[in-house]
Amino acid sequence: MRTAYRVETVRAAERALMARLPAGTLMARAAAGLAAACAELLRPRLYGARVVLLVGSGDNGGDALYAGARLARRGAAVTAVLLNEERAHPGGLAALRAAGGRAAGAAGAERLIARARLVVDGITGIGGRGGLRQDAAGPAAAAAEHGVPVVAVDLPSGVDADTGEVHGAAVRAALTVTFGAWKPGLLVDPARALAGEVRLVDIGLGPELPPEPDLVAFDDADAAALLPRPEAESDKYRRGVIGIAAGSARYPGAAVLTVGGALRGGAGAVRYAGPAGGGVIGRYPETLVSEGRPSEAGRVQAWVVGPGLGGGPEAAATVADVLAADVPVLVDADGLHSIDPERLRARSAPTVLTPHAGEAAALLGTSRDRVESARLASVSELAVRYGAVALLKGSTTLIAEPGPGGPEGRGRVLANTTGTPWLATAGSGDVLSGLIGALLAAGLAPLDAAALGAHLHGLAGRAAPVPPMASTVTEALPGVWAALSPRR
Ligand SMILES: NC(=O)C1=CN([C@@H]2O[C@H](COP(=O)(O)OP(=O)(O)OC[C@H]3O[C@@H](n4cnc5c(N)ncnc54)[C@H](O)[C@@H]3O)[C@@H](O)[C@H]2O)[C@@H](O)CC1
Ligand SMILES: [K+]
Repeated sequence: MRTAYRVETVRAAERALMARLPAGTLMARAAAGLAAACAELLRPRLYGARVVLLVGSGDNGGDALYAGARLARRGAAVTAVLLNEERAHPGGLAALRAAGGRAAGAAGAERLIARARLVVDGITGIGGRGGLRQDAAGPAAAAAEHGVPVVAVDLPSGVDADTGEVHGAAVRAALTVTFGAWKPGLLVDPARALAGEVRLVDIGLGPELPPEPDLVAFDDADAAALLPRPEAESDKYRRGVIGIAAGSARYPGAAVLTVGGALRGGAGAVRYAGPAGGGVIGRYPETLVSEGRPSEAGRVQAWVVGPGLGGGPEAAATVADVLAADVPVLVDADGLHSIDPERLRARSAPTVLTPHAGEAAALLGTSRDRVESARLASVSELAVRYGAVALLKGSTTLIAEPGPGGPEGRGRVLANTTGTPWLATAGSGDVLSGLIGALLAAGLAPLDAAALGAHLHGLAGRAAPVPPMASTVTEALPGVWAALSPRR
């Protein structure tokens, strides 16, 4: 599990740790980890390799300078571009010079960068505010222009560490070496996309960090631990019976895809209620289909409502009928057009909403751009306003629960990083809904079901033959499941 902490928490932990250690210890640890990562990138010829350090006026620049000194001692040709010559970290600068490195002003930065094999971004770390200032934006752009790989120190400069928002120019890194703990911004787009690969360097901060992180991302082991496993005495109800109200005369395929996601999500049985039963049976004869209202379909332990439902009063009536059931309900796609926050908050069983950015914007009464640029705030706001677990789809999917426990009285938030842009294909969201629905029916807590579903769906999107389509993503699920949890 990757656990991320906001800047104020990281700073408090650093203060507590620093108080027990000789001065400079943490920066030395950070610089050692950073230099090792740079040396690895420069393999097999570190000796003579031209490295440019972009050095801002804080400790982030200090990390870059001390790491540069280590690389210079091993024979690299290191030049520090000092963006603010008076305020560059004095100890770091002296160490670089003593190791044979050079320092230059910002004027010649582009020429140096054009000839470099590696640029180290030590402009700002957790002390950065807003996008890069103009003096820093130029050298950052030069690295991109000349195709020189950038290693970001702690964070790509210009991104917001706490939110992943990017307000202005920012560095695009191939690798980010972050210290002590992940920062939320490294898991949330648009910042995540600028961070490249992220490596965490242990500087001993762990024992000082609080038990509740601000943002969490599952690894495969976390997903594997949550996978439902049938017991010897399991029957279909113990494994979970899921009801699906999806599809319409106009969009029959959504019903088939949602049912497929549910079956491949391990449901004990799937009940389908709606007008597309014929197509569903044709593809998945194991489904129990009926044409009446969902409430007449028989006993289920969770519902999925919405994919391909179409609009209008009939769709709204179907959503209302499902929401009246006293079991967990996942609302997706067309189902999201007719939900009311008051009604959802009044439900006694949990609700899960799975919008993409456009649908989330409509639910929040804002613009799609605003949702995409402030994903963390948007997903938390959805969860709180609707009293539901909210899953905001995207290149990094975010999942938030309502209620106390997190920052500002909000609930826990999870980021899913297994996704791929290939999953942006028609019907892919229907498969995700069915999959999460099956996990809800199996009895997983809504936040876990949504996070596990997103994790599996992302892995399946990667495992499906390229180019994937919704049905091949569905068929990749068993392989993904088996890889996480070999059958007993
Ligand atoms: N506190 C600690 O114990 C440790 C801190 N470390 C490093 O120290 C960093 C934090 O250092 P600081 O608190 O000095 O802050 P930073 O170095 O992150 O940034 C602050 C400086 O950047 C300037 N700045 C702010 N926004 C800017 C912008 N948009 N464009 C250009 N310049 C801008 C400010 O004027 C200030 O001088 C961490 O990210 C990490 O790299 C590491 O050495 C590990 C230990
Ligand atoms: K940086």
